[in-house]
Amino acid sequence: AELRAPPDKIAIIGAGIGGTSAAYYLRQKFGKDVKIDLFEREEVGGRLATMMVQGQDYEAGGSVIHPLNLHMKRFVKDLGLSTVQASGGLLGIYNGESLVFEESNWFIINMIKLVWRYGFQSLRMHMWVEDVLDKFMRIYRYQSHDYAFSSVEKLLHALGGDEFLGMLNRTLLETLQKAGFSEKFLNEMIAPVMRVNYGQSTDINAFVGAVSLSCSDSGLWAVEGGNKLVCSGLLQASKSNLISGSVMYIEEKTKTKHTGNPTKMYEVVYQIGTETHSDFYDIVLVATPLNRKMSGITFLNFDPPIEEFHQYYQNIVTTLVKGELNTSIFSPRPIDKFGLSTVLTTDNSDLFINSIGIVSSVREKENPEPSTDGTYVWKMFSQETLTKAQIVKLFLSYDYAVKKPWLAYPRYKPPEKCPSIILHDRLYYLNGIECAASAMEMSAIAAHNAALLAYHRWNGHIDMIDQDGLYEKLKTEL
Ligand SMILES: Cc1cc2nc3c(=O)[nH]c(=O)nc-3n(C[C@H](O)[C@H](O)[C@H](O)COP(=O)(O)OP(=O)(O)OC[C@H]3O[C@@H](n4cnc5c(N)ncnc54)[C@H](O)[C@@H]3O)c2cc1C
Ligand SMILES: CC(C)=CCC/C(C)=C/CC/C(C)=C/CSC[C@H](N)C(=O)O
Repeated sequence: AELRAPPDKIAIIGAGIGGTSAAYYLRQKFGKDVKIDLFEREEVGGRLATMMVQGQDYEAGGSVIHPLNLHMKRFVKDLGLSTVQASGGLLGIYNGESLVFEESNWFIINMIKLVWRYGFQSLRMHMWVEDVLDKFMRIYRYQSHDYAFSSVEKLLHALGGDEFLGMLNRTLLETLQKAGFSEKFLNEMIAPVMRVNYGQSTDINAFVGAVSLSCSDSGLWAVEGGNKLVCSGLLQASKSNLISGSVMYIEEKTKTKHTGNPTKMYEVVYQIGTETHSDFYDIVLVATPLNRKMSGITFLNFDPPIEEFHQYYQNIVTTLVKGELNTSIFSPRPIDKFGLSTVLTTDNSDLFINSIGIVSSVREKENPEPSTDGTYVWKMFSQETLTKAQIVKLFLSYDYAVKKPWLAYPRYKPPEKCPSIILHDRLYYLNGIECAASAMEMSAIAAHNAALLAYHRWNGHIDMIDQDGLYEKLKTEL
């Protein structure tokens, strides 16, 4: 198909994994001559960030990556980064009174324990997640053939039809109840996984529930040196221009270009320190949540006006403590026989944390070495900032604590109606995909999709957008 001259300038707002991967894909599609400006008001990486504890860095936000997250895998390979193993150690589940489940070092013992308490539900749960992931993986084939989708709903529908899209409208709880899972299994096994990953209950939508449960698969990994290295790497590889400023307004205006033609462009007004600046762009991608004005961006004079984004984001606090855990809270066993490195909690535990686990620094290839003095670095997730009294209750002794509050991910409340991807003619929004599920890979998928969408719409290739029957069409193609 014939190509129009590429755009002169593209703006991306937000240098998290969404914005930086968008820069990477836009460069691949539009070529070397387009100027790409990437605006970031805080740190490159966004919700991928580390915190330092006694001279070592630990992941404070997005930390684990699934072995089937192919975009993240590809970035790491293309950027020449290394990976570290991100899971390991024994897990326990605490219900406020006792540990209702404790993993053992022996695979066979775990199997017997699981079957004894829950029958074959654990196996059936893995099969359900595998089925969702199988369909989810179709996105890679569609994107490798350059197909794009104009809405999150159309993207999900292309993966597995009405049934797959319908997962956004049903809670995980009702989906698994209908599939015959017991209350006991849902309370003791499924709910704690939702609490550690999304700080929410099993009332979240079934798709994000499956994404969350996939974190129990083996082979989770992270980037050596910190996951945020992917963002700085993509920024550099895309040869984009980082503008360390805060975008305040976006407005459509008519500009006379160097060709002499009046052209509709977007004016992006931003602040660096106390100074206000502005620039004009052919295409703008917003790669930060717009929910409840979280990003402070105002869309000026759009007709019709840009929609409002109402969904709340969940408060989650990450706390890292170097200290000796007071294991007696969880188990009457002597401290040297405790053996667990992660404790998840059920929804009815009165504990003030969602989870607690030993973490390795971003430089450690394997699990932490056994400690000689009983102290480890522990990561806790909680809804509220932990008080000193609460930390003292959890630890026999500690000598370091750091905290980071997040507006972490959407508060899921099915039925979900996802925000639009196309906000205006050449104005695109990536983070609507978080209403289905928030994860690094989801932002990378949204970024690839938005880059393809912007490219096809720019060139009038409408046959590459929202194609029906893609799965059948591409089944036989390499
Ligand atoms: C505690 C926690 C744990 C998590 N764990 C995992 C995990 O283990 N695995 C996983 O896959 N995912 C995890 N996630 C989710 C994952 O981190 C996010 O889905 C992903 O990082 C979102 O990336 P993003 O680029 O879309 O958004 P963000 O990372 O939020 O990037 C948006 C960027 O835009 C910037 N910005 C906002 N407004 C403006 C403005 N007006 N002007 C300029 N810049 C602006 C922000 O400063 C930010 O840097 C976790 C998230 C949290 C909070
Ligand atoms: C998108 C697909 C198919 C899989 C992604 C699975 C994944 C890695 C989801 C992330 C879920 C999430 C938000 C986890 C937060 S907590 C992570 C970890 N348990 C920790 O302790 O930091």
